[in-house]
Formats: sequence, structure tokens, C-alpha cells
Amino acid sequence: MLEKLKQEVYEANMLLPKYNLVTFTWGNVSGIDREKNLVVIKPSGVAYEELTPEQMVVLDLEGNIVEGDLNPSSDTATHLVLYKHFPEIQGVVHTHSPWAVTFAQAGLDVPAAGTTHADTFYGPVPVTRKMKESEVVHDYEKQTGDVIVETFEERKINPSEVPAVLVNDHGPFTWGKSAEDAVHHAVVLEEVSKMTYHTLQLNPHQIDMDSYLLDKHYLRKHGKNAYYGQQ
Ligand SMILES: O=C(CO)[C@@H](O)[C@@H](O)COP(=O)(O)O
Repeated sequence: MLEKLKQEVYEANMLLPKYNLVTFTWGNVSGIDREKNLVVIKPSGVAYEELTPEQMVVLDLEGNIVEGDLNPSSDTATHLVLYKHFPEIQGVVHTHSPWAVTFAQAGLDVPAAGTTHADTFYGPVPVTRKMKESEVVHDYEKQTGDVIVETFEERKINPSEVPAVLVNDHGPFTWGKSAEDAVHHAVVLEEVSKMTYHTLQLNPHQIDMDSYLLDKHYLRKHGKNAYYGQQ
């Protein structure tokens, strides 16, 4: 079942070591079939060198395993919350990539500091609030997803325009129109986090780019005015 999606999700997972986004097994990618409402995700704790498409785990949106011999990623419940609340997304990525984690651990947004950022993210990549003890001890992974959704709702951020978040004290989640697209956003987030960290060292003032430049760079690649199609 879902052999094509399993292959796509497997290939997207293998992009994480290719782009140096994971150490050991600190990351996972999933994809969804929106017609069947089934999610395919990396199994928990399996080394990338040993990963195969057949090992991908299939679940329904309530987290019931439909197919697979291995345990799904421990972050599965967070992925499921994102699929339920952001209906336009088809892939989700979680990593512990170091520059994005640096901002998450500092409890800071990644500000929109230049055009590299603006080509992909239409504004700062937000950091969530810290999680409460009750949220950590009970249903931690689902509550992680809930805190991400809360952040986008409270700050009125469109998840299609900013397809990434930093979970406070933890790390990045990204999403996209496919599993591969979500990995693309994870790569860009890591690169802009690194650049912005260094920019802040050189000049901690006036780091936010002008809104007209943000508009120019984001809108020429995305939305109805995109002149060379959707990215
Ligand atoms: O967030 C964490 C650990 O803090 C997990 O994403 C990471 O260890 C990967 O777990 P899985 O192997 O996907 O279960």
C-alpha cells in the first residue's frame, strides 16, 4: 500500500544526511496521502545507512498503525497535528540541525534579515513559547504540535507563507507541498539561521530587512504574481 509515497518519503529522509541536517538519527520526514488520509513516516531510531523504503510506517491521522513492522518516529504525533491543522501541507520534516536549534534554544525567532530568507519565508520564522510541565508530562509530542499551531494562530502567520517553526528549547519543524519540498525548507532554514546568527554578531541592530524588499523577494516567487511559477 502507498508504495509510491513510501519511496518519496524514503528519498526525502535520505536527503537529510545528504544536506548535513542530521547527526545519528536525530530527524525524520513524513508525507501524506490526502485522499486516503494516511501518513507515511520514518521508523524510530533506524540509522540512515540502514533505512529502506519498505521500512516506512503507514498510519492514519489518529496515529493507528496501518502498515509497518517497526515503531513510527517518536515525533509522529507532532506531524499528525500539523497535517490536521494545516490542510494545504503534504510533507513534514523535523531535525536537530545545529543553527536552527541555536535559535530555538535561545528562544528567538529567526528574523527576516535579507533576501536569502525572503525568497522562501515571508517574515520571521517564529519560535514557540516554552512548553509547560503539564504539556511535557502528558501527550508531549501532540502538545508540541498544539504549541506550533497556537504560535501561528496567535501571531496570525500563514503556514504556507512561513513553512517553518522553531520549537522552544527543542528545534525546527518545516513543512511543504511534498516531503521533498519540506526538506527544501529545512535546508533553507538551516542556511538562513547560520547567516543570521553571524549577521547578529557583526551588527545586532537594524537586522530586520525593509518590508518593501521582503515583499519584492517573496512575492516575485510565490503567490499569484509569481513570474516563474510556484516554487
Ligand atoms: O526530537 C527528538 C529527540 O529530541 C527526535 O526527533 C529524534 O531523536 C528522532 O527520533 P526518532 O528516531 O524519529 O524516533
